[in-house]
Amino acid sequence: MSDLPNGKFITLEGGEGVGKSTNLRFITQWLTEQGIPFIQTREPGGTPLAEQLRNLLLEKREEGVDPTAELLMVFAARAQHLQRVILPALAEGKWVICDRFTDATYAYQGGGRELDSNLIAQLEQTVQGDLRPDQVLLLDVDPEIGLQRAASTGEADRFESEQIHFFNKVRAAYLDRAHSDPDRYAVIDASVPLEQVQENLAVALGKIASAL
Ligand SMILES: Nc1ncnc2c1ncn2[C@@H]1O[C@H](COP(=O)(O)OP(=O)(O)OP(=O)(O)O)[C@@H](O)[C@H]1O
Ligand SMILES: Cc1cn([C@H]2C[C@H](O)[C@@H](COP(=O)(O)O)O2)c(=O)[nH]c1=O
Repeated sequence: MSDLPNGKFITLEGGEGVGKSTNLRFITQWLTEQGIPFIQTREPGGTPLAEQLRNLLLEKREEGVDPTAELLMVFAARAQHLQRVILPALAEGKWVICDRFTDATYAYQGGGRELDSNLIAQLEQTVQGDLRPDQVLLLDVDPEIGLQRAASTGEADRFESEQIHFFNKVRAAYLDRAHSDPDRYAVIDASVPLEQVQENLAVALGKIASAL
């Protein structure tokens, strides 16, 4: 966790089409209304180099991508993003709202690709030291519903083109992590109408803000 005075590291997680982009707009509006200084960023990405790595990761390619190569690319992007963007913002006392972080690695590369979670934990410690999100907002919905929603927003990328079995494993890995540390994870049911999702998000954000 960040042990900085006011900066909070908040991540938004979930499978495909859970509504991250839609709800990020709600979260940033909420923070603006509360007068809380923040930055919004995303993974993979968040710096020019990390965005290039994101494009490489999301592009469909004929040769396929070795899961360990995928894992290392995700952490290469993360190292750059942390040093250039996340840590400086936290040091300035800002809230960092990050669209995905290392929970996505445990879910996609650990759950989906079935890579050893000890290897992920080693890379996490090497790249992040003791930094972990203060709060993870996990949007949860059955992947059947999420994929239908995602299909309405454009062409499928390399991850979105996986089979349903992959996304069921991703969801299970996210929920396992959330259940193992309930104070740090807020699981938000994203199957309900948007207004209800956002009411629940506002409650979770209010709790974080009141803990300052
Ligand atoms: N609770 C909800 N109920 C019904 N539709 C929703 C809900 N939340 C989001 N949607 C719709 O689902 C679609 C996908 O949402 P959104 O783009 O926010 O998902 P996402 O998880 O951010 O996906 P991506 O990362 O690909 O942008 C959009 O059309 C959005 O309006
Ligand atoms: C951080 C991170 C991301 N991914 C995957 C998960 C998604 O399919 C894409 C990012 O696209 P989105 O716009 O956020 O949906 O990248 C991953 O596999 N591992 C990670 O650590």
